[in-house]
Amino acid sequence: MMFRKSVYLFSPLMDLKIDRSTEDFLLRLYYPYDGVGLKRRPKYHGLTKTWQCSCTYSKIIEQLRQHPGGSVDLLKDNNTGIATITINNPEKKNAISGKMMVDLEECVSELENWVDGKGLILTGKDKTFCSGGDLGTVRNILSNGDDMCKFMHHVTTRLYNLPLISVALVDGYALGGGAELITACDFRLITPRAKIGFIHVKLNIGTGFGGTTRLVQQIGRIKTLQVLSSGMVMNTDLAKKIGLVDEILDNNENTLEQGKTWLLEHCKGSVTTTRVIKQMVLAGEKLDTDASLLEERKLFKSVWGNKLHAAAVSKKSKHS
Ligand SMILES: CC[C@@H](C(=O)O)C(=O)SCCNC(=O)CCNC(=O)[C@H](O)C(C)(C)COP(=O)(O)OP(=O)(O)OC[C@H]1O[C@@H](n2cnc3c(N)ncnc32)[C@H](O)[C@@H]1OP(=O)(O)O
Repeated sequence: MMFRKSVYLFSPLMDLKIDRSTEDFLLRLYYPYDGVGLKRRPKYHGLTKTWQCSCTYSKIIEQLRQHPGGSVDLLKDNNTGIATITINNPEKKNAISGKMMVDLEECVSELENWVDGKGLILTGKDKTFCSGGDLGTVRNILSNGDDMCKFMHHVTTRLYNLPLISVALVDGYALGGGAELITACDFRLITPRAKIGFIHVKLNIGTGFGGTTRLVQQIGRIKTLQVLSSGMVMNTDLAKKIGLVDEILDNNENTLEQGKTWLLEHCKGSVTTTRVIKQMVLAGEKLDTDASLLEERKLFKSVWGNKLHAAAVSKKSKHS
């Protein structure tokens, strides 16, 4: 089965003339691993700047689907522009099975094409976030963890690169691969009882879902070494102290509502404006200066003088 993905690399309706090196950069932003079978260079389509990449994952998908259990569920609210992804395997403390890894990829694919979205909450069912890879799945793929690793690197990179402001909402445990998933979001909110542990060292492995690469960027080299080499399970104070989390919620109740309120506070702009801001930040983080400034200018052009901008300026000028 060919996976066809259409990913908005740029804001729609822009007259883009980019050179191949920038195209390579931006392509790598979304499909960082040539090795995962990018069959051919993306075909470039007209006005909406949608890039069609065909990535063949059939073998990996079929392998992972052999390990059932649980689900990863997506709910999109077109009124608020906020989507929720719920890791749903409560009987196993939301451990993520092979099938759930495929579910997660399908959620990310759908969100890549959700043009009415501006925010995302990643959370777990029934007062726990995720206890990591399902140990049943892990036991069955000990002979070939590389395909899972490659797949989850790809999925979590695309999750991180979504043109949405994303929040990991952690209640209860986020352990192992579950702790890695929270690094694939822009922000991390936790409840007072949350516990976060990159406990891979206790299984004599390192991270497998891309967590180290993002953790070094988020908390720095030395703190990452401390967290990974000790396998410490952090309570809220320690997680906040090392800079891993952005907010500790007031209590352990109605965490999803608290999370949505926080997220709406942090993406006050329109859908278009919020998406442009996230894409500008991604470009600033991933591209060299020239390419990033080029991307920033093109994104700026895509909103300057639009209806929302004109209305806001006119409102301001009436008051001045
Ligand atoms: C790349 C990393 C990735 C990988 O290698 O693929 C990993 O993340 S490996 C997994 C790393 N995670 C763990 O080792 C955590 C294991 N779980 C625990 O330590 C504890 O369950 C807990 C999360 C601290 C919760 O403890 P507690 O509240 O005491 O509940 P139980 O231990 O009784 O668990 C309830 C129930 O859930 C099952 N469970 C929990 N975690 C997993 C898991 N990761 N995989 C499969 N099953 C899991 C546990 O076995 C219990 O089931 P029953 O015994 O049938 O009731």
